[in-house]
Amino acid sequence: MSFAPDPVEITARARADLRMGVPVVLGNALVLAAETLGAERLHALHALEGAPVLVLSERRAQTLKARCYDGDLARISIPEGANLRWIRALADPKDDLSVPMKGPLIAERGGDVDVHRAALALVKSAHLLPAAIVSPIPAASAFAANTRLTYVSLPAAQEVLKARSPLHPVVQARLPMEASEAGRLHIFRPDDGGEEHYAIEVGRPDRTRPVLSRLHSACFTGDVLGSLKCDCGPQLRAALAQMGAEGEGLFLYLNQEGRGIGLANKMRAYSLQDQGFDTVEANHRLGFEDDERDFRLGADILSSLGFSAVRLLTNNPRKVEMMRASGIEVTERVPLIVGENRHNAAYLAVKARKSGHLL
Ligand SMILES: Nc1nc2c(ncn2[C@@H]2O[C@H](COP(=O)(O)OP(=O)(O)OP(=O)(O)O)[C@@H](O)[C@H]2O)c(=O)[nH]1
Ligand SMILES: [Zn+2]
Repeated sequence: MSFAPDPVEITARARADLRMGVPVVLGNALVLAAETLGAERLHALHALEGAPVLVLSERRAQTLKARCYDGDLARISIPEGANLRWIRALADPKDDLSVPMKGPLIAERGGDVDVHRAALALVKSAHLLPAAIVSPIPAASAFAANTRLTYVSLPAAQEVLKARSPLHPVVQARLPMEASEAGRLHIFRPDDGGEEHYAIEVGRPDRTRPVLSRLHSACFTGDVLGSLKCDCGPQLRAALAQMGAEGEGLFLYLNQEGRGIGLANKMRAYSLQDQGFDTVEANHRLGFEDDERDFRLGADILSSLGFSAVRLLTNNPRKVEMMRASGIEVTERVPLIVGENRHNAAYLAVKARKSGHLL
């Protein structure tokens, strides 16, 4: 038995470091998140011997019209003396329209890109802009020990980043709500230091029958603030009301804000929407896919609570597919069409046209 952190815990530390702007050593490279890089560490980076690159997702590279030789990512050479502004302008699309030409951008080609791919996945999993600075360093683990930086071996990071951390029930308690006085809130926590997720049980649904269920993704703006830009708040309340009226149901509140990109990135997407891009285009310009959520964790919570079949309240066929692929039977898709207004009509139309939502 050792007190030393295991690969999952070390990766969680690496994520926290990157969010603070502290570099980590990943395999044979020094890695920093472009979003949190500061001037002093950029200066130190230029003093290193290796040639640093900025790793961007294929989506971001396409927006910047940079060559994408590595399939899902592009490695852009960071010229000697490049300043923070140069790096941030490539990582963050906020000024793309006012400063459209950022080139010439020189993309590297050939060689091994495993460490670059893992670095990008790590930065993304920290809910930062998907842009990582990667600089090869000799004797990497000794360098990490000397500088007291977190060291993650490449195989360990790859393993952890593709796995899903199991969710454990932490606590449950009675929660009378407006929609139903027979409410019970269950908290689930992963092992990897990630977000907790919640299940709200209404009544005491029979585990042997399909349960009326909703997999709701967190939307601070819609659920809490009553934003009119989406339909989340009305969907949340309508789903709970239906469960209350039927006397039973299971409402899963998954902390996958902004379709899995986090609230800060969602606000960046909103700002791009103010520049005229739609919800899908905005995610792409930031370097994300339009939907980065993993609905398998909803299936995990359902199974953990003893449910194997649902009547799913959703307009999103992908959720139905993902439930089925995760071993949950979906006996019925129950439409949840509420909350359209003049601010979100175009957003809902784009989701129907581009993301396959059923209206
Ligand atoms: N990135 C991004 N996320 C958004 C935007 N508007 C809402 N969201 C997030 O989208 C998620 C809600 O997803 P929806 O697509 O509305 O609904 P759904 O959950 O896929 O499908 P339904 O079950 O039919 O509601 C929440 O996590 C919101 O925070 C946006 O413009 N950009
Ligand atoms: Zn919303």
